[in-house]
Amino acid sequence: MSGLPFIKMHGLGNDFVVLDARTTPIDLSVSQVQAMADRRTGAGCDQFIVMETAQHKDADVFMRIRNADGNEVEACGNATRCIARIVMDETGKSDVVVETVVGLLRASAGEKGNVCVNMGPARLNWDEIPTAEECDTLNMPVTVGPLEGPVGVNVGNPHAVYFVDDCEMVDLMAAGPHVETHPFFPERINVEVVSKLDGNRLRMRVWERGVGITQACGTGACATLVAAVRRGMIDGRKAEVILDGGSLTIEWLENGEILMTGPASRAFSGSFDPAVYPGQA
Ligand SMILES: N[C@H](CCC[C@H](N)C(=O)O)C(=O)O
Repeated sequence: MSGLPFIKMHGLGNDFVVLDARTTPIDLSVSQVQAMADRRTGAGCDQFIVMETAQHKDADVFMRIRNADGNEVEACGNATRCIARIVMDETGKSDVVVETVVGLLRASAGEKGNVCVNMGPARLNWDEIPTAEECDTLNMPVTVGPLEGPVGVNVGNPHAVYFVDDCEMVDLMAAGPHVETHPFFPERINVEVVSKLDGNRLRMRVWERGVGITQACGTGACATLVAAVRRGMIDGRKAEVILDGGSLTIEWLENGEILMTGPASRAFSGSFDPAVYPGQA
């Protein structure tokens, strides 16, 4: 297999290697994805995204998502905006549909190059997060260091949202992996630490399942907003979520669906030969 072309993209610094498998199938092993995602041996990325031909008649493209650890996951908000941007640029359409393993995500072109994605419904029951046993997802029994009583939200992927006085002071590198792999979360979990700023502004930092600390997390911002509304921490159902890499506008609609608006940025193009990496497909 000769060089595989890819595009580097990012959403507020949460970065992606994007491959296009709509004409030629691409099958990469876990170790090949890990090597490509590694910032020393490969192009480096948080998630590895493969565009495939849509399976659903109403979708423009299928988006397959793999974390830097090589495992496939259900959702990636920042990448959804990036893939929507690619299809919008290809087709000239301002409204596109991105298909994922957990359903159809509708995206529309916003102002100043932003993209608005309907991320679908927030799932709040213990068995939808999922947790290992029944619990109140508004205050889950998982304490790690100074972090306690997170709110559980599933946005296609699982999130544990901890509210703290000052999220800048949390040693996320120390606590993150212990929450991610806690036995209470059978599918592991993404971890957010959140502080309320003035007005409807929330500051959030994230430890991502299968990756570690990232600059931004779209699904994490969605989970943060839903958790803040459920905890009565903001007025109404819309807020600005401020991440290390910038801010996203999130709104939790009365019908349960979540709108996420933010940028989708191209970085550079390149190519790589998977054959040079271990664990041939
Ligand atoms: N960065 C992504 C989240 C990836 C979540 C992934 N780490 C998982 O295992 O669910 C986002 O913008 O939503």
